[in-house]
Amino acid sequence: MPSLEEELFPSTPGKFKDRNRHFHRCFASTSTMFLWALFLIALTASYLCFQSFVDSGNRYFSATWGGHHWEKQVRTSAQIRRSHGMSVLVTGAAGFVGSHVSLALKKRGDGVVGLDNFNNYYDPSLKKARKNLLNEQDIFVVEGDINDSKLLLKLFDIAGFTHVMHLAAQAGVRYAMENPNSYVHSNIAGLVTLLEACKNANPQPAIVWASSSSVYGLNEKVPFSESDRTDQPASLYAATKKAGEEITHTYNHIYGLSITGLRFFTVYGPWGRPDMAYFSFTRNILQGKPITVYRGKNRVDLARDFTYIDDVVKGCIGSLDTSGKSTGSGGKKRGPAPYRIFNLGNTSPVTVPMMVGMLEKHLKVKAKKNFVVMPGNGDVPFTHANISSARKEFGMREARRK
Ligand SMILES: O=C(O)[C@H]1O[C@H](OP(=O)(O)OP(=O)(O)OC[C@H]2O[C@@H](n3ccc(=O)[nH]c3=O)[C@H](O)[C@@H]2O)[C@H](O)[C@@H](O)[C@@H]1O
Repeated sequence: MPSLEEELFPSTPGKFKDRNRHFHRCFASTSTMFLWALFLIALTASYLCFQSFVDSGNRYFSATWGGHHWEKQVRTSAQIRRSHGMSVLVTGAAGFVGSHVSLALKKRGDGVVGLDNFNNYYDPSLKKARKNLLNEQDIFVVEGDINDSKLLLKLFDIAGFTHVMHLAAQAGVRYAMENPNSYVHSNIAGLVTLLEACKNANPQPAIVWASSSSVYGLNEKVPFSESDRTDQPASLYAATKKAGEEITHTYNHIYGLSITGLRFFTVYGPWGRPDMAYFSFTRNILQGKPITVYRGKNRVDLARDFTYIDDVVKGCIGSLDTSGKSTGSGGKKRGPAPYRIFNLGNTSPVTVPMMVGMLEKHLKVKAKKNFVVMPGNGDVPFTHANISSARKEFGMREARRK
């Protein structure tokens, strides 16, 4: 059998005619192959385009909402099942705090509809697992983004929420250096889109939302009180949360929306966020990998007012219960409405090495610690909450040691 080379480049002149025929056939099959290749490339390109559209859609706008069945699920989930109960839209419901608050509200008979974009800041399968927990308790979680104004309009139309517990946010202090725009997208643009929907709703809901202890930034006066200065943020994350406080104030002032901002202090507990230190340290310790422990200037240990999730849930629900009403409707203010800010902390800071010590004790494994000077990546040396306002307003408890 002649080789391909022989076929293409025949050694005897007598085969030239043949060669042309072969060449022709060969050209025909090459051009077919070329066309097939082009087709496949086009197919792959359109698949990739579609995938990236789906991905960005999943991240920002989900097209999966709408329809009769979907509306029925929203309506049923929003139904209040106790007297004087509330109907709450919980944004970030598949998140750490959001899932706990949703379950607590549902348990006491309030109507709850969740909203979450299931983005991939950390493993979305954890968010899906939290969503399944909520589904088991008949809480419907809408897959969508707070920047999707049409979706919000639809949700308010169907459910007429009395309250919004706004916990959807781009969290994490240090990640802001990697992906600054995600903070603007969720914590600023998303917040404004949500507030627009709330202000236009009739009746307007009362809003409780998650600010952060990070707004105290480089403040050195301890413990941190709500009246302390918050104009020296140390990270873009903190700056977007501080911006959120100013933005919500504007909506309260112009449109009569009842607003409560909660400054959470490093919340921990079951179903927590894998990006947080207690979680990633645990994983590394169990896998025998080293952990990096930051230190301040002069080898001073960093400290956080770590706050247990149940206390934060109580603070969220206490805030919803005492929020007072928004006074406006359909975008018009009818009178002044409450504007409040509370610290939700433990009032008992723990140093990071102490936290590591507790993990070692409970895991019964010694951590491989690398101490490094705190990089200038948005961290602050310590946090310490004064929660007397929250205690007075809704009985927030102090110094819970776990
Ligand atoms: O209270 C808050 O406002 C913030 O609390 C946490 O932020 P952070 O306190 O930085 O929590 P972690 O990331 O869990 O860090 C806890 C401590 O461990 C330290 N750390 C973190 C990571 C690491 O590799 N090594 C290390 O020593 C940090 O410097 C910090 O002192 C949350 O991640 C923020 O979303 C939240 O808003």
